[in-house]
Amino acid sequence: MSANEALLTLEGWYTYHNFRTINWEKWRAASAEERQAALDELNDLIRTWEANEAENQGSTAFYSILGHKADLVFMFLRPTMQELDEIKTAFNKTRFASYTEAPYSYVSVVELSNYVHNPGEDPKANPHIRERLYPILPKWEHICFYPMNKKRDLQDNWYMLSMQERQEMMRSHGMIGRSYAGRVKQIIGGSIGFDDWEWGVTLFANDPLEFKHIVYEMRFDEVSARFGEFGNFLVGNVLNKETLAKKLEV
Ligand code: VOV
Repeated sequence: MSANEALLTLEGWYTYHNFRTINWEKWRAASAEERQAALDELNDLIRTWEANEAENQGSTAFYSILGHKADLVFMFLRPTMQELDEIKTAFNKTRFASYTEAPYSYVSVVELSNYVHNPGEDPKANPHIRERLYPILPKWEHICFYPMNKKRDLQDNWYMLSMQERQEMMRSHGMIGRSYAGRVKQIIGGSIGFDDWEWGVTLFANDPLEFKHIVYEMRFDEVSARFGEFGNFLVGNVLNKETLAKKLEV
């Protein structure tokens, strides 16, 4: 092992995953007019998110979450933390928010770890890199989110490895990832200093089995097998204004 060399990271848009559970008892008890007013207000907010995305000033997607951990996730990418804070506050002020609880959230910034950069090139001038730092969320059928760390045990401490060792492992990771091109889209949010884990991993796929396959395959790869530590996994199905309204019918 050699002295550690901190890696140059590239950062793009800030990221906020707002997970919500719906208080169905309260929602059902509300009058039809109140529910409609709550939905209209939520749709107004969704239209502002759509306008933001159309102007390429950020991106938003929302999904219905399976299991008991949440019912919905609203995922936002924005240029600044101020905008994420405004979005959070605007959402919390809506009538709809008062029928929900927030069991979980995650804050990070889209990150490229630049293990595979071209020396001499300004990475932010490269359109392929810009596309990955400022991505438009694909709205594929399914989302999978989980936070993760790289281990810091005495025997297996990622941060004590040499740059070359880390580079080799990340190359192998990237090769596996690339074999899922067009089937899995990943957004890696760096969250050191922002949230409780080091990264938030968001995956999109049209077939949910792709999540099971890629995560399983990566478990055999050294960087995940030796160093990966994982938090809760959340999985969901895409929503739009119409399917969200349908989900909220009582
Ligand atoms: C479509 C799948 C896919 C692809 C193509 C892909 C490629 C790449 C490349 C080329 C690179 C390195 C350079 C960069 O671009 O940052 C990374 C980086 C990273 N990845 Fe990845 N990854 C994928 C997918 C993918 C998955 C499924 C996971 C979760 C791991 C698992 O076991 O569950 C993951 C994690 C990460 C992380 C935490 C980092 C940052 C590590 C660090 O130490 O800095 N990733 N990843």
